[in-house]
Amino acid sequence: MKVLEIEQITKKAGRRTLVGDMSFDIMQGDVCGFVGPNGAGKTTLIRMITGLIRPGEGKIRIEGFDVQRDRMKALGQVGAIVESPIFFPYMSGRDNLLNLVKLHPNISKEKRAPRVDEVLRIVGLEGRGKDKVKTYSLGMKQRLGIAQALLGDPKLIILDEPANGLDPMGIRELRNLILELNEKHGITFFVSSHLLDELQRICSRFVIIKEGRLVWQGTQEQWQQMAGSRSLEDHFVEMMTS
Ligand SMILES: Nc1ncnc2c1ncn2[C@@H]1O[C@H](COP(=O)(O)OP(=O)(O)OP(=O)(O)O)[C@@H](O)[C@H]1O
Repeated sequence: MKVLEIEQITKKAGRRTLVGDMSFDIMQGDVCGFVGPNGAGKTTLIRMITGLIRPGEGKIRIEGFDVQRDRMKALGQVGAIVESPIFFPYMSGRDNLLNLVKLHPNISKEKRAPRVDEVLRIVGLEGRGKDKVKTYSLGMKQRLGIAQALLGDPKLIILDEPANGLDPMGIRELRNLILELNEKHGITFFVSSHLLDELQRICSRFVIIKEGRLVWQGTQEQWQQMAGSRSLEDHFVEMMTS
């Protein structure tokens, strides 16, 4: 079952091609790493998937719904943290989520607070939900961001460089949370990052891009086979410089 379909997507800025004729699918249950050097077009593609900008050409489908034609249904299946999540620092994590849950029309008024408490529990913030966000560590803010992404019960979660700025403990917590959400809740992930070692620990698949073009996609095992005795990092650098 395809959760995300990227079909011949092109996006230009003036004459410059930011993303060119890109196609790939993400299947249900994948944790897919999205890698490419700085400026490769990762954020641009993610912004198109999450409906923040329009593709110039091509189609994006989420759970079969076209993001342009069936926007509400398509985006209703996705939770995303694209730029660092912004919460009101002087409000508690729980109150921030109680505000944000109102944006989900499919969650009735009576179900809002229980849903907020449920997602706080899932991300391990139940004990800190009533504290102001300004007292949270970056790792906790990131988990609150994932809690926000979970509110609408998404099939797919998209994270754009989620480990940025996190310390090793925060990275480990994030890793465990992604794996738990994938394994226990069946959520498919599409995660952009420059931390190949980290992605290697969690990803079943990879999509590799360079200068707006797809370079390679496949399973981690296939990549390992291709890389042979080289590390994925060495092989990645080779792909990017050849
Ligand atoms: N609106 C725009 N107009 C012109 N150029 C843009 C625009 N948005 C992005 N770019 C350029 O498109 C290229 C791709 O940017 P993008 O942020 O998608 O890359 P990225 O792969 O996410 O990079 P990074 O790993 O550094 O986050 C960059 O060279 C960027 O400067």
